[in-house]
Amino acid sequence: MPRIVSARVIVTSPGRNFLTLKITCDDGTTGVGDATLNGREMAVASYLSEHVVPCLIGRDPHRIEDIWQYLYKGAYWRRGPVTMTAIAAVDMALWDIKGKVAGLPVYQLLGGASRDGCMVYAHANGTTVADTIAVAKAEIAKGYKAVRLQCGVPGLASTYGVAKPGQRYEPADADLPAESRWSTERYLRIVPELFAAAREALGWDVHLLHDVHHRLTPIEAGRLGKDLEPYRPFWIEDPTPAENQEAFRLIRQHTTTPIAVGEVFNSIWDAKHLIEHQLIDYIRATVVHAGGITHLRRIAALADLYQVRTGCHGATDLSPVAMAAALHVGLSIPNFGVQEHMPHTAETDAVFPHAYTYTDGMMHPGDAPGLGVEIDETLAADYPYARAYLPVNRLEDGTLFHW
Ligand SMILES: O=C(O)[C@@H](O)[C@H](O)[C@H](O)CO
Ligand SMILES: [Mg+2]
Repeated sequence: MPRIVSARVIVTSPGRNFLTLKITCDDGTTGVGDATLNGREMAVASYLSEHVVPCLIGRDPHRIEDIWQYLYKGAYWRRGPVTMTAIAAVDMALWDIKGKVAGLPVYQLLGGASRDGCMVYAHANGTTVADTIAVAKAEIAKGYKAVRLQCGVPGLASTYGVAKPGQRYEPADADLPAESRWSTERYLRIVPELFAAAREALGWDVHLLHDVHHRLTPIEAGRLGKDLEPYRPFWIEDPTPAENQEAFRLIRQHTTTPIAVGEVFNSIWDAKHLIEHQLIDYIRATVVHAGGITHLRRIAALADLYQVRTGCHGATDLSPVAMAAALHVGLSIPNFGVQEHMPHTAETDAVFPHAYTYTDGMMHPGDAPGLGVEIDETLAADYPYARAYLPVNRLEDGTLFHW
């Protein structure tokens, strides 16, 4: 029986901060798990090293479910992003170890491939409608079958999802939170214009997505969904904050535009009401923030009962370790929908060599045993941690709002 002999938290910042848990067994087998919680990284680092690692030493790494339950129920204080990200990192590393011991890629342990690959969506953003469409065209030329459209809002200095000219979009870029301003009225005018122009320029053979980023009230979201219906969006994401899950019923009463929610969810309990009442179409809960492969599969299984499909978060604040884990889950479950794909920088890809591949709008986790991703610790050490925050958002009168 193999035993866990060590577990270490590795912090590296090849362009942005990533936290990786590396578990080693007495036979030398290692496994990696992503523990990145954008803007709150060191809280997870401390939770893992101070409170989780001591409980792992000496355990049998094959008992994935038992260790999951031990860390979840055993803490007494359940759920929350810090706890569930720490559990996710352990869970991913244990699946990686199990795959390596079995000599199989993790998706084979999860039941095998249910499809040829995972459809992924690209990001297209620009200051103007025309700029955004030009980027979307370039992404479609790379083979993407689905593209998320975000454009600048006239009258606002900066907009969620839109890069500064000439830069990559990376919202966590300040050593204190940057502040942006928001106007719902201006926003609700530009998005239907963006989608009308996009259908005109891009045609109907591409899926078009949009992220509202929690910024509308339910009735405003109903209006946006209705205004976009003629352009058949694949989804609108996070149309309203999801603490009050019943709020989505009002949106549903007004629009048939599909809804995706859940990148900030940590557990099945955050998604249960939305799924059981069929208030959403896609669940965005993510392997790294929702308890790992073990728990994400549970959420997907619940969702499948209600014809809700997955559309997992996959921004660059998830490391290549989480991307690999997401692809193993996505390839194997029956109700996969789409996977977000924001390619990492070359520096990040070099620190995390990986087996997953992108071809023609689809990704595949590869057939290396385990997750198929490693961390180059020597290279990782060249990129020290630097505190970085996500922005905060205020209304034009200064009221603190949802970012
Ligand atoms: O759907 C997305 O990719 C975004 O909502 C990002 O996850 C968010 O900006 C935090 O990185
Ligand atoms: Mg989002």
